[in-house]
Amino acid sequence: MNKKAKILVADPISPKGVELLKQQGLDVVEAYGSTPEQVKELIADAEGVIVRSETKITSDVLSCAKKLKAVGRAGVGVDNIDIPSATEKGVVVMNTPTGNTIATAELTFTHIMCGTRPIVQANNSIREGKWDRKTFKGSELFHKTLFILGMGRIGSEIAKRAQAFQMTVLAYDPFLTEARAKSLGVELIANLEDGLPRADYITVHMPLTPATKYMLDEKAFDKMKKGVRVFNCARGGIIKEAALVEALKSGKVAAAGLDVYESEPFAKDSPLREFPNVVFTPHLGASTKEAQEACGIEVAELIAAAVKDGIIRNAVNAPSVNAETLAAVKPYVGLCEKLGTLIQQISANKVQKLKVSFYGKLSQLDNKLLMLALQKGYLKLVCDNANDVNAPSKLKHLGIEFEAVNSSAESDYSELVVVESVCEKGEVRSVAGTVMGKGLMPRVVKIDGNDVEISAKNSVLLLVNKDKPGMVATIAAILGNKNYNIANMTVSRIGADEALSVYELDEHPSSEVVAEIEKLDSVDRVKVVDFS
Ligand SMILES: NC(=O)C1=CN([C@@H]2O[C@H](COP(=O)(O)OP(=O)(O)OC[C@H]3O[C@@H](n4cnc5c(N)ncnc54)[C@H](O)[C@@H]3O)[C@@H](O)[C@H]2O)C=CC1
Ligand SMILES: O=C(O)CCC(=O)C(=O)O
Repeated sequence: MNKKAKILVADPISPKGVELLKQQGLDVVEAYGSTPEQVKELIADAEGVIVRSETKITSDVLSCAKKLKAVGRAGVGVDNIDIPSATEKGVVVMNTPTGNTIATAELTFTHIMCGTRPIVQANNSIREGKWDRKTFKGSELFHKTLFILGMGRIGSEIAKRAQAFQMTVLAYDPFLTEARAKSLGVELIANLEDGLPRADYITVHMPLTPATKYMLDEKAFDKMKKGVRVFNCARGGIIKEAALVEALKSGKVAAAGLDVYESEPFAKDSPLREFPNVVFTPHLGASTKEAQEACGIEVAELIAAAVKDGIIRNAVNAPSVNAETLAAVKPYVGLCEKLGTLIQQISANKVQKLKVSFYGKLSQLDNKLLMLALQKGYLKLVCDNANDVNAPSKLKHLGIEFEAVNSSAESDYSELVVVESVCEKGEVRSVAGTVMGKGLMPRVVKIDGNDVEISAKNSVLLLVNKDKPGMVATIAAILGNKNYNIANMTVSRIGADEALSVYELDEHPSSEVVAEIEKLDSVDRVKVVDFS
């Protein structure tokens, strides 16, 4: 009996997610709060891992994973996972980007409300037995300006809520189009510096990247209005904590709300803790019943599909396409893999460049999956474990440049994929293929521009031989004598007296048979290509 695939659930997710994994016949190991050393042991034989934000999947941890196929993040940010190392290892990393959007937007808005009305501080005062109606004066959101940095899913939800309070909303997001900003009813600010002096409230909603780290630093605080209120429910480090401390000290910042910190758990000795006008939550953005259920179930579905069926969705390190594109390109995936395998085997050593050109309706599609299939096919006999995740980086490591072209030129077939290889010495080889018939069967239709028809199933014997009577009979006799069945064959004239002959065999021919054919005077070149 096959051993069940092990899924390590390293951070707590909804019990419904865990149940779903078990129902899928997976061996679920729940181990929360493990040390990095324990995670390294637990991950050794796991095929899937699920984390939230606590467990770090570093390259060191990944190096201990012998069977790992997928890491699932129940949430948005994947900064606790070493993506380049996962990619290198061929491990897909997937997240659940939409499940906690509303929860995080609502928590952020709660922080904004607490920053404008000192509810938390007043509550503390009451609990201390006081009745102080003077200290806790707030201000109104009505007709104030909110500046949202990062106008993605969460930022957009916050804009809607701010508009309900009749705030003016400014947005800074270099990737947001004017049209989208308009449809959201926000003013798009091209330069961060231009929005800062106008804002009464500033909230950040973007990933932590080299470009966003310390986006709100001393210089940025200098530009802000006195009495500004700032909020970070995205990632610690977008607002520089040391700069926020100074801005609170000087009175530039009237209130702040933080859910995330430069280091988590939040440093016990952080000077920020001294300011009563800062409200803290311990990374609770996604912590609602609804969000945890949505993310827990979704991540379980993603991991089960990836581990059991190799189906990749929501990948952050592999391309995904929509269902319509997938349906259109699917018949060509197998073809491209075969073309990649073929061009690799017929090319001279030290290929420097691979170029794929798509013709017909293929030239109008998103061909990411086809390019990957081609790269995977090329690498099939070159290195172990090339997959959708690591094929591009493996190719890059080999120093092979990859180019894809969508061609509007006419071709001999309504849809055609042409692959060319250029080797170090400049030799160019090419193969082309399409899909045929009702079954949309892959067919190689050209080798070096010569017409052939190869279904590319098992082994293929490629010969360049004299174009003279009796050739086919001679080759067929050699093969037949050794019990090799010819499944299909084509002969294509390639010069005045030369032909390219292609014999599709049910099995790989032995070296003796190949040597016997090579010895024939009328045969110039012999190459055996394997597809299976
Ligand atoms: N506190 C919590 O528990 C949670 C925190 N988060 C954090 O919130 C962030 C935002 O989440 P979503 O809105 O779902 O992500 P999203 O991907 O929908 O939006 C991120 C936005 O940031 C923008 N952006 C990227 N680089 C930028 C830059 N240099 N300057 C300005 N904008 C930039 C992008 O264009 C995008 O519109 C996540 O990256 C995650 O780190 C997400 C969920 C829960
Ligand atoms: O899982 C969590 O609670 C953290 C959520 C988060 O930060 C995210 O989804 O990026």
